[in-house]
Amino acid sequence: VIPGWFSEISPMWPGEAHSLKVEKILFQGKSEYQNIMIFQSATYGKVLVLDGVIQVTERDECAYQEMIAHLPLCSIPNPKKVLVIGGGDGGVLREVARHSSVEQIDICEIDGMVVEVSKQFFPDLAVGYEDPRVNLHVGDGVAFLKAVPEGTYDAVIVDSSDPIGPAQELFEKPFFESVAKALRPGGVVCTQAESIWLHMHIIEDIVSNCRQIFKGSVNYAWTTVPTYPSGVIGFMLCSTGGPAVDFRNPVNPIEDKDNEKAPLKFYNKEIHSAAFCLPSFAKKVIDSK
Ligand SMILES: NCCCCCc1nc2ccccc2[nH]1
Repeated sequence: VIPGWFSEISPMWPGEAHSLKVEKILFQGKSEYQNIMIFQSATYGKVLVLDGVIQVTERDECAYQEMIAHLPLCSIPNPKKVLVIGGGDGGVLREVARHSSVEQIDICEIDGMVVEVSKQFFPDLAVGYEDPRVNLHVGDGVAFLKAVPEGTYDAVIVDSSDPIGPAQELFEKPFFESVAKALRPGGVVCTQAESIWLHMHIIEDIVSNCRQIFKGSVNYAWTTVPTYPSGVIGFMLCSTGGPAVDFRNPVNPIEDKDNEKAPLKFYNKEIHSAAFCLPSFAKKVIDSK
């Protein structure tokens, strides 16, 4: 361990560890579910760490939050009811709220302490909770979805941490089946889907499950997030049967009027389409499942 530096060491990415220079530790605690640490980094702003894994940094969160929210919501004509599973920091809510067609935003986050520390230390993310359309449920997303009436949502966003820890079940087949049931025909889901450099086997299993469960389209997209392992992270974009969804051609562009508050820093329609272009080693696996 180098004094003054945080290294993200994990069995999920053996033999490598991204490091950030630490200026000051701002919070350390243990919730019912995980260890929570927040530090002021020298060059990436404040950083949220759960069980030793970097979740959010102020400098690059825009890439992840904007992509996980706008890839699904810009792909369907008129999203009204949206469900976020995870996302306790509030950043995804801030992005979903840009869509004026949205009338209801439900969020189910398992760890109430994550919500509290985000409101205290990440006001620019937790601002998402201030939108009157937001309903916060603190609890297990698996149980929440089981209780949702069939066909309730236009979009579900699964903003989870990694499959080791509280989010493990959010990567398994039964959960994807419950998401499909909760979506209306032509509804869409977007999930955090790890790195093509590190987790091709996890991605292979997720794609295989999604192709069995979602009768519309199943696509993998990816983007650059410098502080996530390997510097990239991906998303599964799936649609249920019914009205076709072409994720590669956004039908519902973010309007400038939606950006009056704070302009988008990362997402645009070219980046949207480009996100679905994959290197051959990934394409071979994903297109063959
Ligand atoms: N190793 C990649 C981790 C990606 C983490 C994404 C993420 N980080 C979160 C923090 C709090 C709540 C939901 C979150 N979703």
